[in-house]
Amino acid sequence: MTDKRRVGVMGGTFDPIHHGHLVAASEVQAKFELDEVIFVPTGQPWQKSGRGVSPAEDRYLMTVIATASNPRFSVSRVDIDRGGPTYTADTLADLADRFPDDDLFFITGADALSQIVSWKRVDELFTRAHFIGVTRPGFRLDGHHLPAGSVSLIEVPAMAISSTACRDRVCAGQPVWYLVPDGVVQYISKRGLYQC
Ligand SMILES: Nc1ncnc2c1ncn2[C@@H]1O[C@H](COP(=O)(O)OP(=O)(O)OP(=O)(O)O)[C@@H](O)[C@H]1O
Ligand SMILES: O=C(O)c1ccc[n+]([C@@H]2O[C@H](COP(=O)([O-])O)[C@@H](O)[C@H]2O)c1
Repeated sequence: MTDKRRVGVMGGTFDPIHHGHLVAASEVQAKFELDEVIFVPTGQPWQKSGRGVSPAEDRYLMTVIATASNPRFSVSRVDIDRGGPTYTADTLADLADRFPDDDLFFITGADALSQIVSWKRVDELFTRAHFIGVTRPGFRLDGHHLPAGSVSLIEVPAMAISSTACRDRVCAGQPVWYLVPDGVVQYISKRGLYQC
């Protein structure tokens, strides 16, 4: 009998993906001895509907570019291809169908973790994956509102980066070199993303 694979799931809008996402995923992969971390760009992030989100294909391609060099990182289109608003309960159900023998670990920053009770079908989430909350500068990491044993909290190297700040910098003509991977800088420029 083979051991179960341990698979991390890093969901995000990734508009654009930045080194905060990549460092968090890398740190969790190492600390939890994950065989793979699957990055899952959102289709329609319903809690971000107040602002325009870049096309899913651009966010998907930036995620592929950013993760391509890491043999343990991969990217899934499940949330994009499903269509409609993105609910993590659906993400985890689809991934469980695809990887029925694997243990899933869903990775979230402290800000997202604090909002989980507002997510669709919240009780289902903890039956499908173990949650891992990671530190993020400016946010308090707390799992007291979640079912006992359902979440682990870990400290990751502090990266005071957000996609919002990256978009604002591009719009203001400021560089995003070293905040996002080089290939993502070039993709943003090639596609003319985040111009005001
Ligand atoms: N700098 C960071 N450190 C740790 N976790 C992060 C960091 N940035 C984002 N995350 C986590 O990555 C996941 C996806 O985040 P998302 O794609 O919304 O990025 P964001 O920078 O928060 O975007 P935006 O500024 O557009 O809201 C969330 O769980 C979020 O908490
Ligand atoms: O399931 C939900 O209702 C839900 C609501 C908000 C966010 N999420 C998920 O949380 C992850 C981070 O989302 P975001 O919006 O911070 O990029 C991503 O995988 C989203 O699909 C999920």
